[in-house]
Amino acid sequence: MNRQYPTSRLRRARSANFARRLVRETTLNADDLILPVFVIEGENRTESIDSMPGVQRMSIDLLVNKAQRLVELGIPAIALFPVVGENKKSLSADEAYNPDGLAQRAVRAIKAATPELGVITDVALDPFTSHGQDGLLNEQGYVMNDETVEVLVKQALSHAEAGADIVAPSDMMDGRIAQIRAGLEIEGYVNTQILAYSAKYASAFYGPFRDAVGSASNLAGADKYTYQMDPANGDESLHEVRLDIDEGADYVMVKPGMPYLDIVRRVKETFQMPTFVYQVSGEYAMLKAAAQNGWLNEQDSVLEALMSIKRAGANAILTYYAEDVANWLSTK
Ligand SMILES: NCc1[nH]cc(CCC(=O)O)c1CC(=O)O
Ligand SMILES: [Mg+2]
Repeated sequence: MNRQYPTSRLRRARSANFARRLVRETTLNADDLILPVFVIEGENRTESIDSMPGVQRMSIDLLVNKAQRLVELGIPAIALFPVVGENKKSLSADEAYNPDGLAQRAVRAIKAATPELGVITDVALDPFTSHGQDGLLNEQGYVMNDETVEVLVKQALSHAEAGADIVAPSDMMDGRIAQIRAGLEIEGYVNTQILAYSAKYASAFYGPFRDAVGSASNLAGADKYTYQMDPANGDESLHEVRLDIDEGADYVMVKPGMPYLDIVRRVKETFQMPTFVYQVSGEYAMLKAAAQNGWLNEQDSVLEALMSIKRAGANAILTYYAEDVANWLSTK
């Protein structure tokens, strides 16, 4: 027998916990996490979401308490998604830029109570349109680009005025980053950051989110294929990201997460930009359902999924598991 067989033993570095820790290439910690939250009107109110067990819509006062806990856990930022009643929805989505709207009030309350927590707002019209699309429709039912962008700019400015640290356009209209950036500069919000949902795919994994914000019933089976990306496309994501960087985005995003890790890797390698990834509602629902059935170990599989997103190139991850993960990591 050849005494040098095998030439290399990669198992040596796996043979003890200390060695595994020394060679570990990727780490996950609370600094990587952003918690998306659903906000509702009222006081001391929560509502559960059938397709997202463990996630609750909550009123602003409860959200402020939650923000305090996130700061204690070391989570850097929160992403707000307002859920308003049908009476606030219209064809023109005017409620989107109401200076005293739900999102704007939530931003003010959180920044007043926990100024150190980064607040990210969603810039898109779907919570406020009666049809659930992210933009304004023409007579043929097509989402109009430039008319929508005008409203998005007003919405983003109302968020900045309320004190949002980061505005995050999730609408996929063309040219909106440039217009929002110009609006912010003109109004003097030179340090308001833009997180561009640059490569946002027309994904079936957004289903539970649409239940959470109530846009599923308004959409009534309609799709978003004329503005969100075709899941079949990869090169196109680089084109989308390049435009958003050129237009003034501070951070770019790939969404969803786990089915799109090839895109995350390509975007990171091509642009070396801060790249955020959204582990979306459907990814949460899959993991949660399997865990609730006893089919997956929840903590291990969630940590593995998030670690994989980071390994692919993510700098930060929006995840409904953020608070759980920070708790798990702090007791590990
Ligand atoms: N502007 C809409 C928006 N913003 C975030 C999500 C999905 C997030 C998730 O599934 O967790 C969606 C859904 C959609 O495009 O229909
Ligand atoms: Mg684009």
